[in-house]
Amino acid sequence: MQYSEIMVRYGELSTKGKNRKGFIDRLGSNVRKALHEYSEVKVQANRDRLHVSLNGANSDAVMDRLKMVFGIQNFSPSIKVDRTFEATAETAEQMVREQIKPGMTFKVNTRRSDHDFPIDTNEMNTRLGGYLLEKFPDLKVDVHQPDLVIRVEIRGNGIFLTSQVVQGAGGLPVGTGGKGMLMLSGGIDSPVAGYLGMKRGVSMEMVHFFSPPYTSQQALAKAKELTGKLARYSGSIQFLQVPFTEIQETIKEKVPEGYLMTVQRRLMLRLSAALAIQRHGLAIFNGESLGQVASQTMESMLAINDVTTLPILRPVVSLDKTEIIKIAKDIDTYELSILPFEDCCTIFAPPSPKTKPNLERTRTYEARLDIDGLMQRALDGVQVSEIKAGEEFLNNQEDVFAELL
Ligand SMILES: Nc1ncnc2c1ncn2[C@@H]1O[C@H](COP(=O)(O)OP(=O)(O)OP(=O)(O)O)[C@@H](O)[C@H]1O
Repeated sequence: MQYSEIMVRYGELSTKGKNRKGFIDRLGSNVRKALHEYSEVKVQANRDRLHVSLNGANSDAVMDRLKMVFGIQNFSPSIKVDRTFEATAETAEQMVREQIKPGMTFKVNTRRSDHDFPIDTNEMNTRLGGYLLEKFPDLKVDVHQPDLVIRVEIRGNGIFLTSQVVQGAGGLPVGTGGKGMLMLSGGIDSPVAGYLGMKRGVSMEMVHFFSPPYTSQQALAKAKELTGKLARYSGSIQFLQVPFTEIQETIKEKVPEGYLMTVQRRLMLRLSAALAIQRHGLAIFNGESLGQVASQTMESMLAINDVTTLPILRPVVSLDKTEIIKIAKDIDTYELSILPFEDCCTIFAPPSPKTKPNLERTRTYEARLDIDGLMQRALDGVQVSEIKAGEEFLNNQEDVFAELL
């Protein structure tokens, strides 16, 4: 069917009291961003619903984009008809014809926002229901659990008909929760953590540590490509690449092996916190899940968190690996994450890191380093780029393959 608009229903937004207007305006602008390629599409964010007028744009393509916008509970593709019973009946008949199956039950559900329209809600339900029963003798009415609901909305500018409700991404509009810095590795967990943070309205910037020549250009490209995947949920994302080679080499030289990883993580966190403060971020997000690997014990978190008072949020902290993988597959980051390019942490990982590092000892070992100098040089080398939704960075398959050999 050629739909005329997509009617979007808000989720949690409706409970936001005084902030509601700000949330709705933000959702409107996020939807416009997500649909920017469709210049014919018009978006109107009202108090109770958001309307996307298609003006001829392909409804399936537009709906695919809408599915990725947080703050939308569900939406329905609708057809606008003239404000007459005949026009409504004709389109409803066509809708049923396209979907009817043997033994199907249905009901008509009318909403009338224009009270001047001569047919009221009940009358429209019964008249249209009767008309459809006449046209399709196999059809039965079930008002409680119908297989098909024909929704009729009578508005001042036309009558809108819809029979589908498509699930949205839920959550809150990106940008309503302030800015967060996501520590993004090339692994499975941190992109999922980023997705979950964005789902709660956080506008996320990526912080990625890389250590050339120990880590390759492909490893960096992989982190950027993961960012492109996440940017589909927000339009675009700032990617901050932080040179980490000097820090890792220095730590390896000066810190006992059991504490390499803890001190390394403290430096990562110090740098992420410094960047958050520079760029007005309110919190740091990472992909740690309790008990998963050596660095992810509570003792380890205690020894690492010590370097900042900024909140450190861990959206996947209590998820099992299988649960994290399921989300990674759903958001299409999994296949990229499992490409085996070395991360800077794996390369400098000692064979047996302390799973329960001691805080005082950690501080003592770290004091052997020129923290200020190392931090300053790393911060001076930070490169910021804006990554757009779906942007790709890994070279063609042959190059990727050659490097893996
Ligand atoms: N190179 C990196 N750049 C930025 N952040 C990193 C990097 N390496 C690790 N991190 C952060 O530290 C967290 C823990 O890393 P670790 O390698 O211990 O765990 P992981 O479970 O393998 O996580 P992931 O799957 O996200 O790599 C990561 O989730 C990420 O937030």
